[in-house]
Amino acid sequence: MQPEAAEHQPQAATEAAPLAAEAATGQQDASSSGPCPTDAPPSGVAGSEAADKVPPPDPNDPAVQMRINNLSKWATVKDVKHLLERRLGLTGVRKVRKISNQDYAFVYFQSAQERLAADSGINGHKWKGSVLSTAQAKPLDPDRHLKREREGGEGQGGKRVCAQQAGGRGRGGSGEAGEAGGAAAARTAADAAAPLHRLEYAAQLEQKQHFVEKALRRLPREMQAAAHRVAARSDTQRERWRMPWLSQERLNQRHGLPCPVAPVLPAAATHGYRNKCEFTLGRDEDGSVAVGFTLGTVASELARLREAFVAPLDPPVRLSLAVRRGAPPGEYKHAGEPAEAGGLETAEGVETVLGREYIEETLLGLSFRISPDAFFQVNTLGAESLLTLLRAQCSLGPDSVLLDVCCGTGTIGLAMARSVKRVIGIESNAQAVADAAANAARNGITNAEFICAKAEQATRQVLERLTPSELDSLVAIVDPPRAGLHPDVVKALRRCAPLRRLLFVACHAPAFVTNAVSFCRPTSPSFAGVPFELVQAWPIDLFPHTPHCELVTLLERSDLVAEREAAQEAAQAAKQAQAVQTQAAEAASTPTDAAEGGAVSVWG
Ligand SMILES: C[S@@+](CC[C@H](N)C(=O)[O-])C[C@H]1O[C@@H](n2cnc3c(N)ncnc32)[C@H](O)[C@@H]1O
Repeated sequence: MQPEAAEHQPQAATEAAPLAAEAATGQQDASSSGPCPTDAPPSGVAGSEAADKVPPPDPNDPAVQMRINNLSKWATVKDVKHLLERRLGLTGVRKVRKISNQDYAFVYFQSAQERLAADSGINGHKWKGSVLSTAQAKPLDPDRHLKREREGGEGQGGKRVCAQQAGGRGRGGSGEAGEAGGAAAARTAADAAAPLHRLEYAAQLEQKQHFVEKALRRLPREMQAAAHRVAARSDTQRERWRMPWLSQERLNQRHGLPCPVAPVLPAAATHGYRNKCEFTLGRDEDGSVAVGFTLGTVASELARLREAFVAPLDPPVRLSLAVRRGAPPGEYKHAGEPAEAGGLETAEGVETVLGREYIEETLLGLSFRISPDAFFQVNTLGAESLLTLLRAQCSLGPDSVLLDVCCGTGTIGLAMARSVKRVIGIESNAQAVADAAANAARNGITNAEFICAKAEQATRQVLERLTPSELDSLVAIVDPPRAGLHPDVVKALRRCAPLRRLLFVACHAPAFVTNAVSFCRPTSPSFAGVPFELVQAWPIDLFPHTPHCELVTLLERSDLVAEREAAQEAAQAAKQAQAVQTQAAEAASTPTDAAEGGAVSVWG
């Protein structure tokens, strides 16, 4: 709800998604699908600056078009393409149309699905100092567009249309166009909040695997590009960038991937998994106060929310309301379960308007309190899978010191606290830090401390204060927001020589790759310390029906990997030598046919 909190989760699709089951049944507000057409894409698309070889998409088909707002006026088509494909990892970008000196661009996608998936990646992303937003590009021929809607009705099959144009937001719409518009808008809202909901779950997982692997394949390429930039300097530099783990031979063996990637871990629950929803409040076309997500069949709980405290309010234009529910994992029944707490974000901050000031969740037997503004994984069962994986891969022992960077309410550190000597969490959100301390206390954990500070300011100092023996048993887990780690955090962790293993939890694989390049590039004055290598990656699906996928990776110092590989090779060689010796010994002790008195040859 605060700008910072907004960064933490995949936005638009997930934050707007009302417990995926609702999304799939269309119980959502057209407002969540983004603003209505404001501009038509310039005509003559085929001759645009970024023309490529594929035939241009039909400029009248709004399902594949998007307008991106708040771009830098000076950004070029190439810049925008780079942003979409490289930084945001979007697929299916067919064409970008950007007129210089304007702060918007039109993008054409290969398919409606890729266009819908792009919404969540772009909305809220900060680029060159501005927060980007998307809008539906207005079709070139509105009459024709409306006619198609009227004629199409349900048969439009997922094509994205603007509800307002089609006769209201599905509530007040009248006449033929209004009814068709209502159905279309409900479809549109579901598609916007959970763009993959039309796909079988297995196909969703396949898509996520592909997305993660595509992002990871960028790592060797980016390393190569960086190597080229420095290679010009000297032979020594070139030599330093020759990294065995990224050799062509190894990459070929792994189909271009920098490390083994496990199959995406499926979600334990694919419907009704969200524990938090945010709604936009405002006025509808009649001037009445309206809460989002009321389009289509109104969930009774949400209708009550509106009656109880939204209607008496006088929202200026947009307010945001978040409702959260805590539920014991495994006991999610259906998407309409009552919310436990609701917070309304106003100019003065978050005001509790429903239930308690915080909700409670249980993770792996530990109880957590979560304040309205604190981050918590929206999928509680998924969070348990994530913690289980981290626990298994951390190699912690009773002497370990665990550094939990971007710790939120302390979930990761506290889940490991009983297996280690000490947990230190760093988190910038004061409410989350207060929750983390309270969570330690409510679970009787006394070896965890939480520091309220920006990680880029605190990490180095925290590391410098550790004793040599603490440093020797240090393990770090970083779980930054969508944009990734601040470069100063990467540098501080790299510089800390005793830190040899690091687990990285990323909710946006492309941002992780940018950080990984900084962890893995050769030592230099700016990037001190032995480089890390990527050892293994585990994608986890925490957000069914959306294109988002959590990614956990293990990074280890290259000398540690080399030591392990040398040890493995030595063990292998010893095993082979042993096998040869055993064979020789067996051969020596086996009596020959002659010695046995001669065997009868079957050949006579
Ligand atoms: C993806 S969440 C992870 C939270 C926690 N590890 C969990 O699993 O619940 C990222 C967290 O980073 C925090 N954060 C964002 N920017 C930060 C910064 N510069 N320094 C420290 N923490 C930050 C956010 O407030 C948020 O709690």
